[in-house]
Amino acid sequence: MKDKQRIVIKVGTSTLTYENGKANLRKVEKLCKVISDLENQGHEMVLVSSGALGVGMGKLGITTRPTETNKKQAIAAVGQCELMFMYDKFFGEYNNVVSQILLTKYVVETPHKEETVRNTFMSLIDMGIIPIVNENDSVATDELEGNKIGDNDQLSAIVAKIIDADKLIILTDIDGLYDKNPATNSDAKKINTVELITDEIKAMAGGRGSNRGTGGMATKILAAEIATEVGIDVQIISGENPETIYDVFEGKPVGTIFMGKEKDNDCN
Ligand SMILES: Nc1ncnc2c1ncn2[C@@H]1O[C@H](COP(=O)(O)OP(=O)(O)O)[C@@H](O)[C@H]1O
Ligand SMILES: N[C@@H](CCC(=O)OP(=O)(O)O)C(=O)O
Repeated sequence: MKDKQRIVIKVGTSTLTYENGKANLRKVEKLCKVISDLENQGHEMVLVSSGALGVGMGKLGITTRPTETNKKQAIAAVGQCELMFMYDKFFGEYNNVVSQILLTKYVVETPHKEETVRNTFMSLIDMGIIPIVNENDSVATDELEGNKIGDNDQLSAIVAKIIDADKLIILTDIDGLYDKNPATNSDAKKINTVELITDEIKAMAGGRGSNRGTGGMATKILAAEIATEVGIDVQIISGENPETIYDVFEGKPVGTIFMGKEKDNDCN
């Protein structure tokens, strides 16, 4: 394992909020402390954070997730400010500077767009600033409309690919991929390692586990497919205790590890 690693961490709404939709400040603070500590160790950390809609609902006292996309967009616009306010405050307490990058999947539409975004990321990383990414919900509606494309799981894999990350860690409300959805199957068994994402693996994934999450395991497997294809390992772990991220750095077999394919060194 390299001494200095470039790591993308994706955290879902289910980890960042309580069931009543309010921000879980204890968890957010712990997450910021762990990421700051790893940045201080010399690693290059990037955070992809969901939660704009969830935190916005909490802030506005809205308890039922609206069905209209434009309403969800408006609430997410409120929540995104709140989310960045929290991150700025908590990372600031550990002397780390953060930045906000709002993207859509269309960032990889042309090599020019991709390069522009890569340059922004690399300048921030070189300056020791932690980029915090979310889908730009005001312009991209795929995620809020609940489609399986355009969600933050896949966006995190796209980011990992663009910046040539060493690893993508996905934090969620369950400790990895099970052979069936544990929310509805009490006999579901955890899969520790996935060497190849087959149709059988894809069939294991069900939808979201709470009314706060979006894509469930299905979008996490699609994300793993994007990243492993270009040689990036993906590890899905529980966000319950953000210190589990240290276990990943120590090479411990926590969660489910999706092995990145061998990088193709053929320049032809
Ligand atoms: N095969 C599976 N293994 C594990 N979790 C699964 C599986 N199928 C569906 N899920 C559900 O996926 C949920 C996590 O996804 P999601 O609710 O979208 O969370 P997040 O907000 O972290 O993205 C879990 O709570 C679980 O109920
Ligand atoms: N981009 C939106 C939706 C993200 C979302 O709910 O996704 P996730 O919690 O990762 O399943 C937001 O920040 O609320």
